Amino acid sequence: MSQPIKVALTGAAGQIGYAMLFRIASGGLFGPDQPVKLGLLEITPALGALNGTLMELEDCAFPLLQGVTATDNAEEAFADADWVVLVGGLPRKEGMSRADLIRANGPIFTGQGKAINAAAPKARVLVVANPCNTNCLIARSHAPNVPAERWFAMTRLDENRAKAQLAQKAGVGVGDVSRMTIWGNHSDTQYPDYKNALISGRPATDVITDRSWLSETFIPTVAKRGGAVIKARGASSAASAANAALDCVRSCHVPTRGDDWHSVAVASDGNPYGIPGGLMYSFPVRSIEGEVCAIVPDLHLDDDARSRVDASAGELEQEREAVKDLLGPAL
Ligand SMILES: NC(=O)c1ccc[n+]([C@@H]2O[C@H](COP(=O)([O-])OP(=O)(O)OC[C@H]3O[C@@H](n4cnc5c(N)ncnc54)[C@H](O)[C@@H]3O)[C@@H](O)[C@H]2O)c1
Ligand SMILES: O=C(O)C[C@H](O)C(=O)O
Repeated sequence: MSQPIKVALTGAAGQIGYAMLFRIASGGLFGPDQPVKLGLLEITPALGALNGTLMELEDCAFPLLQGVTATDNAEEAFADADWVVLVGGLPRKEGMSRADLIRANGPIFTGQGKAINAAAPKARVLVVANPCNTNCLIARSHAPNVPAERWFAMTRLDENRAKAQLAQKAGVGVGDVSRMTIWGNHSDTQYPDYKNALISGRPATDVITDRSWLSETFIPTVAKRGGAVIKARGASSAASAANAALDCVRSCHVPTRGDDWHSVAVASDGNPYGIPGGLMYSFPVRSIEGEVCAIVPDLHLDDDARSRVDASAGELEQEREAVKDLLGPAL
């Protein structure tokens, strides 16, 4: 058997944490032959609840689970992790935007960035807690030992939502939708790019010819889906978010097959789409050998797409400005 992969997870006693842990431990992330270890971080008052989750993990007798650390000490939880998934933080309530969480959740990521820097400089990091792009920026800015290409913020839930909407409209299975890009921020300004997507190998716009549905129903449905789930459920998405986090880590970890791509926010260096350097911006990426996620170049963006792509970058610049007092020296 191969060496275990260690996944550290914050907010482990929360609703997303609960929906993720058992899937990681059962082989649902890295496959049925790959042992795993878990490092679980919670705030001190939630350690009791986390202990209950640990009891349940134990009671599952997962053969692949080769060790669990549960703690309120970030460096202990992150020590030598291969992946750190930062989920811990407040979710928004109905009527709030994700950016409204910035001053409540942002400060969490200064300390966690420093802890990753000290305890897990070789880790790759996925930020889920909202506003995830800017929280990721904050954490990254405090971790000079962790190269920019090892940081990710999650827009995979948006990608999955977009695929589901297109598949439903086209009357095909979700597996028939490929090349689905989410550009920008995990917020209402994101741009789910149906113009570069394929359905059964054909341009999505050849299969779905109802242009007004694409621009006036599809885009806002995907972008505002998180709010719609909160309204319906009374709590923010959890199982679908956990599922997307697993999809995202797997897609970054395993080289991309064929000519497909996936979406995740990565650190922009200004290339190849002119997005301001430093922002954590969601792009189409392909994972290649050597743990690199490369941005897919040369996608056509018409004027409408370009203005949406730029608007989301503008919003991320504003978020960066709003947390400038929380940013560390590593940017
Ligand atoms: N990016 C996305 O697509 C996406 C999707 C869904 C939810 N989210 C976000 O994920 C976050 C978690 O959502 P949830 O539904 O699991 O919330 P939750 O309230 O159920 O759980 C959050 C957990 O985080 C813990 N926590 C708080 N501060 C912490 C810290 N400093 N260190 C470690 N743990 C800490 C809390 O004790 C709690 O157990 C929210 O910010 C939510 O908005 C993002
Ligand atoms: O919308 C939220 O606040 C939760 C999450 O980001 C989502 O997209 O479901």
